[in-house]
Amino acid sequence: MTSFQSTLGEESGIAEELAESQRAISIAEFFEKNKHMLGFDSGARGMVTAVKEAVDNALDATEEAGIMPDISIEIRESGDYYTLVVEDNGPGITREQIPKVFGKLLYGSRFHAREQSRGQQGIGISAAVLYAQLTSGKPAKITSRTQGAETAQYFELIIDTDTNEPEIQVEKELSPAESDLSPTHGTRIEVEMEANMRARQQLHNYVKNTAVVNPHARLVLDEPGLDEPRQYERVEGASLPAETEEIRPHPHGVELGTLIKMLGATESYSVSGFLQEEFTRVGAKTAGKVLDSFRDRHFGREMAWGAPEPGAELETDLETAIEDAVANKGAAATSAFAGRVADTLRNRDRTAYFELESIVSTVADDIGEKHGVTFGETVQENAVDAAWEVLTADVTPDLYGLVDDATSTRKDDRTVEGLATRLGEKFTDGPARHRATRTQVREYVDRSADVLVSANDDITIGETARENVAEAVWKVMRTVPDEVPKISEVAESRDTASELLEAMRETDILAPPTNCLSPITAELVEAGLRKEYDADFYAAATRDAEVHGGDPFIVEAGIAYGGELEDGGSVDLLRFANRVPLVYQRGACATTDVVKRIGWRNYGLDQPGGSGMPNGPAVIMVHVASTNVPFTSESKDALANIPEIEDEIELAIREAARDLKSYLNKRRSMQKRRKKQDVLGKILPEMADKLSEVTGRERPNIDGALARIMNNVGVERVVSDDTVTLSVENHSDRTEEPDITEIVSAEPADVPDEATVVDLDGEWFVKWNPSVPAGETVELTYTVASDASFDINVDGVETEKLTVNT
Ligand SMILES: Nc1ncnc2c1ncn2[C@@H]1O[C@H](COP(=O)(O)OP(=O)(O)OP(=O)(O)O)[C@@H](O)[C@H]1O
Repeated sequence: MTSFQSTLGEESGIAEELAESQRAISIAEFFEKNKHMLGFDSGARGMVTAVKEAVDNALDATEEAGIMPDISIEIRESGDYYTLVVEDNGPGITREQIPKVFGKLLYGSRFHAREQSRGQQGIGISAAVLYAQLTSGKPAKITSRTQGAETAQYFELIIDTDTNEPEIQVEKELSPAESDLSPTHGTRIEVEMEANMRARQQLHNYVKNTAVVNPHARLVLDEPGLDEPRQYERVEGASLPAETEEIRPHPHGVELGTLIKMLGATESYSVSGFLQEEFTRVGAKTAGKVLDSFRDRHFGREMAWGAPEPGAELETDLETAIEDAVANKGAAATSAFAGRVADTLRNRDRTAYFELESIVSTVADDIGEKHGVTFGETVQENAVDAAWEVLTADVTPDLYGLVDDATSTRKDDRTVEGLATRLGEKFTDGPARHRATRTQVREYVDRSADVLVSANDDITIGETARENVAEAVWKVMRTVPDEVPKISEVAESRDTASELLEAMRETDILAPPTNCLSPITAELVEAGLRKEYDADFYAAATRDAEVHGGDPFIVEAGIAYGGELEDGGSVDLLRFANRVPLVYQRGACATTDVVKRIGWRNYGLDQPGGSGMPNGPAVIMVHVASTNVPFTSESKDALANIPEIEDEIELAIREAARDLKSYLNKRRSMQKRRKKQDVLGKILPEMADKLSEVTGRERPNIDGALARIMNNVGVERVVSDDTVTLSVENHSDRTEEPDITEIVSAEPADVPDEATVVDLDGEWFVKWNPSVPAGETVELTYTVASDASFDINVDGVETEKLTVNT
């Protein structure tokens, strides 16, 4: 490595020497050196990433074209290398696009689209091609046939890392018979790479979990060592995920650089038009609100003052001041004019300078017409100035009211008065028309307060009081009607663009539409878990859409518990982003952080130390769907720690966990009950025997005792000759409605109407669904041949709460 240290500082020209070795680096060159960033850190991982990139693309392409995906993944050993072939039945790729899609990094169709898709950056599959060529030296082989085309296009290509351009080695048009592509349309990619199958488990997890969240897809995986390919069948009746729509950016999401770029590129002439054209959720009304907020920032607001009441102690009253300012219009017209302006001002709560101008102009037209005179521009200006002088002659009482309301009751008169007086001076000594921005108002308050505090040892005015006063004053100030700058002016000034951006962010705007997203839905999350995990309990939750940085997102969570799930370690966490399973970097993922910080003991799961991954036979799944999933890196393995998204992940998990908690609570109480029943079942007969032995009396009948002690529902059958009596005793504290089915070997007779009888191949099913209030007994009586045999089935009451004596 060249060292410049010895000469640094001694000679000039180092920069020139350095310049000789400075040059642009192509993106392909960069990733050649930083393969790990794209998920190609090792042979084992490289294979999983390549499969993931190809399958994600195949799923995106088929779904976009409305085709039910049929995807095959084949991994073969080829000498020292492995060959990966992924084939889909998608729409295919045109001849012109194939070289760019596979032979150029950062080329794709989704980077600029605000729509949920698996692919985002336009880097995935070309990175796989790059990895393959770097490790095996072999080109990628691509065959693609578009829908309706007679022939398939075949390419062998590599990426020229100096230029990041495709280098085509073979290009052919193949007839269907010549091509390896099985479906009538779709894409087949074959790459040979240095790899190993150590990450087989991760590969299987990826394919299996892809099947969980894409029940509409059929996947086939063939790899060395398998007797036959693994099939992941499409779920019967599953349909394609709801079609998503591309949306424009949301005003809350853009950054300054992007806004300036958009301002430069827009065809709109006005800021209002620009907002409505380029952003989602902005109509004329919302644009108006943004513009007002922009005006407040760009021009400041004008302070509005209340008019003094007639009789107030003033040097000149309003009428006189206005009359004095008007010359040569005749006494009647002048007095009518001054009177109307003064009345109008007194009828208003407050008036700002621009409002006064407009009032004077309207009154001038009106009175002028009535009296046949013209109140010209100069007269109007003079009248405005005269009236303004009266309005602002003593602003202290006005501000006193505002300051008093905005500060706590503990502030004494002296403080309020002192602050109001000084604040008033800031306005009256400040810019004409009493214009100020929000920041300036706060400065006025601060300066006034500082002076007051430094002159009076006993006065303090804290941060909150200052902010409250500033806000109270700002609230009564008026947004000015000035024309906002044109687009070109905003685009040219970074400060003005920044004011517009702030206005956009501060205005309440409807959240972006969510038809650009396609959540899996709670129902399918649960169905997917049921399909792949044999558990006792399942729960799922889908949250409403939220927004982060202008991109809408939806979080879903699911939990499976018990059954065949492995116990004895921490729970399994399945992470998904836009329906893609995340395989690596679990520890660096926001979902993991959220799961770890939830107090799982509250939900019935064991959690050593009260934090960290919970233990137990459970699977927790989290799916984040967004138009822009914030990954920690280009390899798309882990979600970044974005507070808004973490909050939603937590809420979704907690929603599902609440169901788990009630399930586990119930299970625990049932277990306790069962234990108690087992003990009672054993000791009751023993006690009865002992009692009869000690007393010498007959053994007491303990048939209904267990049900009574346990507050159970007891079902008993008593047969006397040909009469059968089924009785249901309800010892619980609520009405029970058991479904009782008697299975009798002979035809029953005299069956009351409340029961039904079905004959099935010589067996009679007597069905009865009594409603038994708490503490009561209900009986069903029928007759049957005395040698008949019986069997009984009771549903609708948990086994632990049921005692059957038949
Ligand atoms: N099997 C396929 N069928 C049809 N089009 C495809 C297929 N594979 C890739 N493409 C097209 O090629 C583009 C580039 O794919 P690539 O994997 O490089 O990036 P991506 O999927 O857009 O984003 P990411 O880098 O996040 O994976 C895609 O955006 C898509 O338009």
